[in-house]
Amino acid sequence: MFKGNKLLMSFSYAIEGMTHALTTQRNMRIHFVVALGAMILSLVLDLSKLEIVLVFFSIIAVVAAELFNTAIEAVVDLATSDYHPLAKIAKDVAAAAVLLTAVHAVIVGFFVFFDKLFPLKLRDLDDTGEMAVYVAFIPLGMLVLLLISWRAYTRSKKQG
Ligand SMILES: Nc1ncnc2c1ncn2[C@@H]1O[C@H](COP(=O)(O)OP(=O)(O)OP(=O)(O)O)[C@@H](O)[C@H]1O
Repeated sequence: MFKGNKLLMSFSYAIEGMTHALTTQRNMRIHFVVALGAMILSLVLDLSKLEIVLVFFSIIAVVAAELFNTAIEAVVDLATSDYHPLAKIAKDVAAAAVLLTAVHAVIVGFFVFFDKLFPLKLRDLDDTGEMAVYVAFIPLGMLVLLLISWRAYTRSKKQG
């Protein structure tokens, strides 16, 4: 197989994994909704370059931790359907990692958004200066979330 094809395939498997997690994990759906909200706020509020990076990094950390959690749950369920103390440890530790990233995201959200909301400091979207390039990443991020959500939605419809 061509190297390019292989790369494309691994990319498609990764999207498949993300779709699976979104279809089966309620928490992942909550993360996506919160992430979309945070991106909308990042677009309309007057965030700096560093603040946008912090918000995106927090979103990615939570989603990545939830993906690892889903993978660990699948491996544990594959290994045993019986109660096992090690299975409990594996699942509980993975859940703790997600919780930690979510707490981190809440702290970042508070530090970044609070003083832009009270008092309200809106972004000047007509500003075509240096910030425009960085702000363009926000709708791109929203588009990615929406595309994966649409894929998960059509997948779950198909499965009934
Ligand atoms: N095979 C098992 N042996 C021992 N404890 C388990 C086992 N499977 C699950 N548990 C316990 O039950 C909890 C919930 O497990 P479950 O597989 O339902 O995951 P979950 O956290 O509810 O994830 P989700 O609802 O996102 O699939 C685990 O955190 C763990 O404490």
